[in-house]
Amino acid sequence: MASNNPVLNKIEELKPTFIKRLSDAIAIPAVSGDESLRPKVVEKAHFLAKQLKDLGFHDIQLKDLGVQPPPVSDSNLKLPPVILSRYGNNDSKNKKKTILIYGHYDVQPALKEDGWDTEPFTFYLDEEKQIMRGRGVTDDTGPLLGWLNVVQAYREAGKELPVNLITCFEGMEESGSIGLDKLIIEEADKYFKDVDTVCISDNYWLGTKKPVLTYGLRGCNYYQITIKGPKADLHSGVFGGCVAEPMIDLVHVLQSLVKPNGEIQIAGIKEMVAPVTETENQIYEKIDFSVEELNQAIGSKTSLYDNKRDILMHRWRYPSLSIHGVEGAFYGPGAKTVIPGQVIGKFSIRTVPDIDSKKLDQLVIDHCNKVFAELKSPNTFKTELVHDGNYWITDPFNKSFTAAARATKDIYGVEPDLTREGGSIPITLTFEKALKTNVLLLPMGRGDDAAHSINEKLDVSNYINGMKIMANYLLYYSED
Ligand SMILES: C[C@H](N)C(=O)N[C@@H](Cc1c[nH]cn1)C(=O)O
Ligand SMILES: [Zn+2]
Ligand SMILES: [Zn+2]
Repeated sequence: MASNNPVLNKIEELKPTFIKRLSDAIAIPAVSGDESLRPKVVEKAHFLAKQLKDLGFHDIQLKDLGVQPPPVSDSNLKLPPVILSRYGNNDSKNKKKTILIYGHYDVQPALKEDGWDTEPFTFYLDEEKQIMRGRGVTDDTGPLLGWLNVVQAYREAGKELPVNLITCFEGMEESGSIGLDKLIIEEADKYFKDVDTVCISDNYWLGTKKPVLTYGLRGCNYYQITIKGPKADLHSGVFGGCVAEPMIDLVHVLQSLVKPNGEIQIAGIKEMVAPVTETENQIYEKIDFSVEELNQAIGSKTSLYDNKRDILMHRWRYPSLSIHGVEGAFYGPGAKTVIPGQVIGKFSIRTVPDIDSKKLDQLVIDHCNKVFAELKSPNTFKTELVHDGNYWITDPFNKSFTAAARATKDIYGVEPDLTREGGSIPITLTFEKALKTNVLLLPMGRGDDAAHSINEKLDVSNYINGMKIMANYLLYYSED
């Protein structure tokens, strides 16, 4: 009886050890998008490999993915390794199912001056509120370590793990999972040959109270526009008015992409979006979510929609275009009178069924070239794809989802909502296709965890209960 699973008590007992493990991992600033921090990403891979070894995982391999392809400043920059390892083995007497656990150990950039209350790479535990803070606690270091902790709990409870595990932990997810597709395809009939299913814990509940299981993701195509003019930044008093300013060109192109109401202005994208079906129309009402919960999570009342249905549809099943930032532009405090000589504007499009990724790239590049040509600017202009990752959608009633729903009900006492996710995990579809299996998304954190934002957090209760769900999920999946 899994609700009496002694491993659950062991998880409670080992809470201080599990919090310490997370604290140690958070201290390594493994920011994949910052080339200067690449050694730290590699350091975190070694940290995890050691933890895996100490916990009895074997056949641990740090897979080299070679050099990072352009656009990149350092053309010799090596990609961080993918960590493959096994727990348990299939011999003739021991025919257990095998679950591949995917997670990522890299994190988004974070600086204290972005507005964090504490140093982002110094783990902070709010003892009173029982909330842990630090870059990566919820995305995705906490959930990734959850699996290691569960193995430790099984071992220390004297219980055999009911399944075999294979880990695939990458260090480039926040930068488009570059290089991982190829590795998965290569290893499909080798390291991954016995995999029965894939489980990913790398997204969040929709709100703050109700657990969810996730059966869909949006994709993400990330672009950059580079505009070059003067060979260095200039004094705007001396040169303003007589030079073509890259930043002015960029603002024109960026504003042409999307309206303030979120409507994408690039011709041809809307037409690729799958129409809403009657079955789909009915799912939104049943989901436990409110406009107030959205406002709470964003910390303001600036939602574009005032009802649950529209919010969910625009988060899950419609594309969105976000403008992320401008490299080379002045952004510090004060009033610097400068004309930036070169600027790089960054934006991405979250993709949904049935957007064709390659067709989208062409539409984006054609649109940007056309708008820039209309400016008749003497500056140089280039739009390029930085990375892409496909959307994904699956059947939420297969064996893996059923096992996870049972495990969730054991711990939280309610059936989880079945949700889609507005974010992206680029590798999900590759696992499904290359390993010819299904993928379950089993989120640990809450919708207000502030992943990618300041003061990223994970409630201690979500960390602990998330591991209890994992522990029972392994058991239920093994029984089926
Ligand atoms: C949902 C997941 N935890 C996540 O944050 N994914 C990132 C992946 C990504 C895609 N391009 C860059 N990063 C996301 O959705 O932004
Ligand atoms: Zn992320
Ligand atoms: Zn993530």
